[in-house]
Amino acid sequence: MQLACPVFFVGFMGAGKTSVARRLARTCGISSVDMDTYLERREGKRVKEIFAEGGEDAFRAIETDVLRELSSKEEPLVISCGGGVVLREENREILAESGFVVHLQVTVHEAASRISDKSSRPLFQDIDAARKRCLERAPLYSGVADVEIDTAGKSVPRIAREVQRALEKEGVLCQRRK
Ligand SMILES: Nc1ncnc2c1ncn2[C@@H]1O[C@H](COP(=O)(O)OP(=O)(O)OP(=O)(O)O)[C@@H](O)[C@H]1O
Ligand SMILES: O=C(O)C1=C[C@@H](O)[C@@H](O)[C@H](O)C1
Ligand SMILES: [Mg+2]
Repeated sequence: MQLACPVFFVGFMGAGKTSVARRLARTCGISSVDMDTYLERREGKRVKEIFAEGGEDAFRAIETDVLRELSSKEEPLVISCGGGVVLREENREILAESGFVVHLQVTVHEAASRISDKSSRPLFQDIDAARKRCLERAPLYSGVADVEIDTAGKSVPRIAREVQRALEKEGVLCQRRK
């Protein structure tokens, strides 16, 4: 299959962006890239090291640069974004202008139960702070979303199928021309 434009997955940490994007891409025979992984390879540092050395501002600047780079690739990609990509207005404009945005919705409670390695996520250390952060971001995720999918109690393959149907319906995902 092929994409008409890049597809971005957004949502809070633990929503399943990386897992669902990977699953969707594999089933449809298209390429996917995870922003956090790409960024870590490009910088030669882990996300938590970038936060520790330069703070959140340094990380956000690199994140915007990576978003620009990935959204303008010639072959459209499925891109799982970092959880905080919607914080900068500049990023929200890139998302809205260059692709189709899927918001995976999750409660903090469910996200916390999914994430075993919280040490790699500097902004998911404390559950009360995470809940506040999640509430603050909710309108930003919804504001950029072309489609929103509630992930509560659903498996990764099931969510990927729902996304696939939505992309086909919107004409974003179609059969490759021979
Ligand atoms: N629908 C789901 N049901 C159960 N477990 C899930 C589901 N989606 C993801 N997970 C698990 O939750 C953990 C976090 O998932 P994932 O890394 O895909 O989330 P993410 O949205 O990319 O988070 P981050 O913003 O921190 O990168 C993984 O261990 C994954 O296997
Ligand atoms: O929600 C966030 O702000 C973040 C989510 C992760 O994907 C990473 O991009 C980083 O840990 C920041
Ligand atoms: Mg991820």
